[in-house]
Amino acid sequence: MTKGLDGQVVAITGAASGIGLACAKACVAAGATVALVDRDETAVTKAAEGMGAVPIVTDLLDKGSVAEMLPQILDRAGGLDVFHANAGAYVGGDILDGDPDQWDRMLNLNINAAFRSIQAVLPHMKAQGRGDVILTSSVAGVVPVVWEPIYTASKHAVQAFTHTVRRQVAQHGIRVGAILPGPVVTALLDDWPKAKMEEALANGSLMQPEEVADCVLFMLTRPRNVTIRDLVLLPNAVDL
Ligand SMILES: NC(=O)c1ccc[n+]([C@@H]2O[C@H](COP(=O)([O-])OP(=O)(O)OC[C@H]3O[C@@H](n4cnc5c(N)ncnc54)[C@H](O)[C@@H]3O)[C@@H](O)[C@H]2O)c1
Ligand SMILES: OC[C@@H](O)[C@@H](O)[C@@H](O)CO
Repeated sequence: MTKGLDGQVVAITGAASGIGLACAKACVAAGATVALVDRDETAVTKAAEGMGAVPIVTDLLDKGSVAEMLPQILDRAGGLDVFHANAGAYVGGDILDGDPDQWDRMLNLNINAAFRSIQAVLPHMKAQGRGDVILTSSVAGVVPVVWEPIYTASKHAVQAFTHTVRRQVAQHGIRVGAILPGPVVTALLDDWPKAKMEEALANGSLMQPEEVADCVLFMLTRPRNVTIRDLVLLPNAVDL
């Protein structure tokens, strides 16, 4: 029986944990060869071993490391059809209490590193006349979430990039789309404001990473003439 991603090579950043890890498992189950890209060498090696995937140790905040990412994927996974720019960090809270240096680190990862890593893989996709780029955005990319202004700004930037770059590269057979989840149970929410977490746990407004992975699989398995540009998924109970 053929599976949805048979014969395809998928690389996912931030794949040692949370949403990236769930997407990696889903892609392996769908028949893909998967490269797990992460800076956490121990975690990415263990995760890759567990699912028969290829670990690629990359620090997305290090230009030299990003430059080595594509050659390693091509060499060790045998190609690249899908690049999922998923790695990201979270800083919430009141602007008056914020630490601008912490914002800089998050903005560099959520925005600059995502853009840089995607630019690094596009020439390969252009040359083969086909490819898929998925960005993990957030509902905060389309809703101004008042308890997380800087994170919201970072994901609005991701949305702007998705919509513009999609139109630049569609002519090369490359699809670009964003997945925009609401709250998902991962390590990232350790940094959520405490009151928000207590409220979410009380009213059940959290999703599982596997529910996000299902949606990414849906995006990747549409006919080639169809792009899911934005897919927003929310727990029913979240008030956003
Ligand atoms: N958890 C949520 O509620 C939620 C909701 C919407 C969107 N998102 C987005 O989903 C994405 C993944 O988040 P998650 O919730 O799975 O978080 P997570 O903390 O579980 O996973 C993040 C992964 O990124 C890796 N990473 C961090 N910095 C890196 C770097 N410099 N280079 C390479 N890898 C690095 C970490 O090692 C980790 O494996 C992020 O872009 C986040 O903004 C999360
Ligand atoms: O806080 C609401 C959402 O922005 C949040 O759960 C999620 O986007 C964090 O990544």
